[in-house]
Amino acid sequence: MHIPSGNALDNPGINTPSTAEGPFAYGYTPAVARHFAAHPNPEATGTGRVVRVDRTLLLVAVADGLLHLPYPLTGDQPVTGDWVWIGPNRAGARQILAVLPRRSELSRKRAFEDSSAEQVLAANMDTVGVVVPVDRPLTHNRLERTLVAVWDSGATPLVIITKADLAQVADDVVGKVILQAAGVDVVTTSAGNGSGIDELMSRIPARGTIVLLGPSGAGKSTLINTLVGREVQQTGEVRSGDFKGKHTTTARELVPLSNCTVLMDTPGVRGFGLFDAGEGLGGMFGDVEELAAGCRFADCSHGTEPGCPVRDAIDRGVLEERRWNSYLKMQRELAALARRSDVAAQRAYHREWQQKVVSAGKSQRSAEREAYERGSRNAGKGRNRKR
Ligand SMILES: Nc1nc2c(ncn2[C@@H]2O[C@H](COP(=O)(O)OP(=O)(O)OP(=O)(O)O)[C@@H](O)[C@H]2O)c(=O)[nH]1
Ligand SMILES: [Zn+2]
Repeated sequence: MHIPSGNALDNPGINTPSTAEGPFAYGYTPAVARHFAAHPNPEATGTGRVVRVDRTLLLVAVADGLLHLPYPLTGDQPVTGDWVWIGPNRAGARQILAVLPRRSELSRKRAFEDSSAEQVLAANMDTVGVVVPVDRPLTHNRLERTLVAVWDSGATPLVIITKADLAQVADDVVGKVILQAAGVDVVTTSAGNGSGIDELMSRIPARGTIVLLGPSGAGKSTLINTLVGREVQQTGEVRSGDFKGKHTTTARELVPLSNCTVLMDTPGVRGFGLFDAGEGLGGMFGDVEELAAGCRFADCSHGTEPGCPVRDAIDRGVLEERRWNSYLKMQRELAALARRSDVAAQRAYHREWQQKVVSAGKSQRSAEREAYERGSRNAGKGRNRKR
């Protein structure tokens, strides 16, 4: 696939050192090239990726290195991870002409403010590492909610357990996380003894971009330092200029790692809130939706209605009460968000909502089905009901 001629990347020379700092070090793939080709810009002379967002300037990786460029005067404002068309301004200096449509987007919708406007924090990440430390009790809803939001962002979640060297608690937490992650890959790591780091690297798709999310103290910075430190050790390379500050995480930025993946270091992303998780909700709770679809009454409250499959599953212990409650809670929050959004957003939301069963996570449903069948067998043996 070719990018339109006249672009700096027409003759990329992947193996030449001069492009090592260009987009190729920052996740440029044939798929990205196709994406550029699908959104041509007649004035463009090159392409780039936004590596860092400062207050007045953007740091952009272009074919011949890293450039500081001003924000575009019109159109979408770029965020870290954006792919952009570059072309000359009237004075002949390079400028950002356009931002490519994003394949994924990490955004914060401020649920408790009047506005339901989104603040986009980062774009075009492939994997979102949801960091769960073993050294504190699991807050169930947080993991589920975060996974829902990640699915909805367009990226693939990967649960990263940290501090696994704290052995006295690790096994317990790991088991619980795997259960709650419901089909999402889980990798167990320790920056302390280095275990799991290679496996983590291998879970990121080739030339993929990964970002880490997690509560304060979860071990994100330590993990990032391990990943980045390993890169520096392996290549023995000391970067200069714009990379001076890469260990002090003061700005969101992209850091190329040794295996051609890209780490999106986003210290600004802290309490990752709940976003428009319509589709994501289906992904995480498809089994619940499926059960509810079998209710005899369309407006079933899943309380005392006769033969309610949801209630039945809860009673059999097939559907955890806690999980059911977090599903209800999430539904309420989404409904509240949707009310605040404009009409177009509401329509989109309802469309997604209708599709949710279709898009539900299969592995989770089959696991649930298995448990359900087990439960049925056990119920036949006179197992006590909770309710
Ligand atoms: N035992 C052990 N401790 C760890 C490990 N990784 C991180 N820690 C410790 O956990 C604490 C928090 O780690 P950070 O990396 O600062 O956590 P963070 O997620 O970046 O925290 P914020 O910057 O507040 O968001 C530090 O005291 C680390 O030394 C690990 O693999 N094993
Ligand atoms: Zn019901």
